[in-house]
Amino acid sequence: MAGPPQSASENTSQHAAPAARAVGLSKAYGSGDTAVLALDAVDVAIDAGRFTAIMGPSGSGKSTLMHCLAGLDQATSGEVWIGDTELTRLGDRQLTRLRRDRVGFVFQAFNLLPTLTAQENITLPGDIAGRRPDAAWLAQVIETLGLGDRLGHRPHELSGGQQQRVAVARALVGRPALIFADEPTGNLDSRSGAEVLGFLRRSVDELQQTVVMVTHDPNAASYADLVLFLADGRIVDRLERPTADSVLERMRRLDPRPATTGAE
Ligand SMILES: Nc1ncnc2c1ncn2[C@@H]1O[C@H](COP(=O)(O)OP(=O)(O)OP(=O)(O)O)[C@@H](O)[C@H]1O
Repeated sequence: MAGPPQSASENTSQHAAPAARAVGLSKAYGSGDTAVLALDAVDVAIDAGRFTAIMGPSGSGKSTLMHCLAGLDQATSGEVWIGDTELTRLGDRQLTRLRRDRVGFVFQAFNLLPTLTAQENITLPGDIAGRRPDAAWLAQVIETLGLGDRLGHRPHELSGGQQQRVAVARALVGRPALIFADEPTGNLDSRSGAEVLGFLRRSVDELQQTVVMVTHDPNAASYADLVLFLADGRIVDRLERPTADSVLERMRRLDPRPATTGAE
């Protein structure tokens, strides 16, 4: 997979209030002798208008961190904030509403509905919530993601990369405070993966979105402005303006097993 263009990591708007943050966030699974501490007193702030990648060895807590930040999983202790809302104080219904209104998700599996067209998939969350999309914003998202000539196609008529671009558009269209992407290129060949990463990058640079992406792929992480490295449930390192090589080198320090560049 080709790396990002040189200008991709120029976004350094670090002074805005964080889009999300965790304070002393711990998450334990199970109890007693079999308890696993997946997150161990994590403090982290996700800067608004930036692209943050989360990396770390298998089992280091990446998915757990993302799920807790997104309100999909409950903290055992500590605080999680999205903007100025503290998630651990919310009841189930408030949490569901907050996720619907303020968070967008992109998963490894594209999770598109097969019987709906690309356009219908993009506007589905708003339709369910009874909200009309902002027409100008919808047009801008479609244009940014290069989907203008694919809107009438059903998922099986689209390539994997195009399907994932539809999923990114669906995440963007409600203008969420932040988008969480969990291995968004895991099911794509390297060219389509690069394309989707380029569009996630554009959504930050051109649409001022905030993106948090979990990935194993140093090349994918190089599209981000910042990489956070997890090990044993703690943030142990961070890298600004990453390159695939600098990410790989940090990964090797954390996990001596051979890592791949995602180009294979
Ligand atoms: N539902 C669960 N029940 C019990 N243990 C869990 C559960 N989910 C995660 N864990 C444990 O918590 C730790 C962190 O898991 P997590 O999935 O967050 O790691 P990860 O870095 O995302 O891993 P991978 O890269 O393999 O997806 C691991 O030890 C895992 O086995």
